[in-house]
Amino acid sequence: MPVEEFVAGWISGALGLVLGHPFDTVKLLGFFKGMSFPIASVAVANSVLFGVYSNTLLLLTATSHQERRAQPPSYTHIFLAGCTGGFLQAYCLAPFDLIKVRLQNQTEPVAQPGSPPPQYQGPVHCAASIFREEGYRGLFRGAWALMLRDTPTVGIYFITYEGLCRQYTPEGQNPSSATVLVAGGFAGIASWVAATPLDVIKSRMQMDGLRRRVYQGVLDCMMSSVRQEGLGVFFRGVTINSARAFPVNAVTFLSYEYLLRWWG
Ligand SMILES: CN(C)C(=N)NCCC[C@H](N)C(=O)O
Repeated sequence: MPVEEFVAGWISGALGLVLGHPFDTVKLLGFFKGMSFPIASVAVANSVLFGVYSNTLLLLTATSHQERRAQPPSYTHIFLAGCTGGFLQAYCLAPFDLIKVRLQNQTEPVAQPGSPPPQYQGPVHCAASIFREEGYRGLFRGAWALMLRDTPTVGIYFITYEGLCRQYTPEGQNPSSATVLVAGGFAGIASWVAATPLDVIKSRMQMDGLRRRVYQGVLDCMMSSVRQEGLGVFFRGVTINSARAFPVNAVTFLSYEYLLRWWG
């Protein structure tokens, strides 16, 4: 199994993450101190995403990354490989994403003199507390919603990227840097617009159970959110998600493509 796509995915995910960090921090008006935890989680998830995508395409079409410009895979294969990458990345990401959401929603990041300490003192403390209070399965709270969010939308991500690259690149050639940046940016936007409804539900499921369980499952969470807040609830955060998605994914795809070209 070729591993360079996993390594390129890790590095490009880390670079994209550095750009996206300020957006992530303001998204929930919470705090997400330090970069080590997000680098460890988002970059690993990106490595799984790109590595699994490329290796699934290799299985489906018997073409390596280098051969794919001369023998482009069909959009059906791209979509299936993207969905596979999205599904497995969601599984690996689930506990890390849960910790991120719990920390972001915590409004008191550091103990003030005289006030009680925050519930979670950092990522490791948060993981240990969830494990203690909610068990192993607690670490996967919201994982179904995360998988439902990521499986189709990562398919959309790669289809948009490939479609735009093919549109603006002469046949058989590698796309230019400008094309990769624009195609990567729009791939990020398209996938995040599609992902936002389930992103809202996922975050609610992840916060559920903190004091008491409110939702019976993903569907119940969707129905009661719509009942209480209307359909607009599904578009909450879509603007900031898209504003973050363009630079993050432009840089992610540019560094991924160039690392693989550089390694031959
Ligand atoms: C849930 N969605 C939209 C995705 N997983 N999209 C593909 C990768 C996105 C990239 N790592 C980012 O953080 O923007």
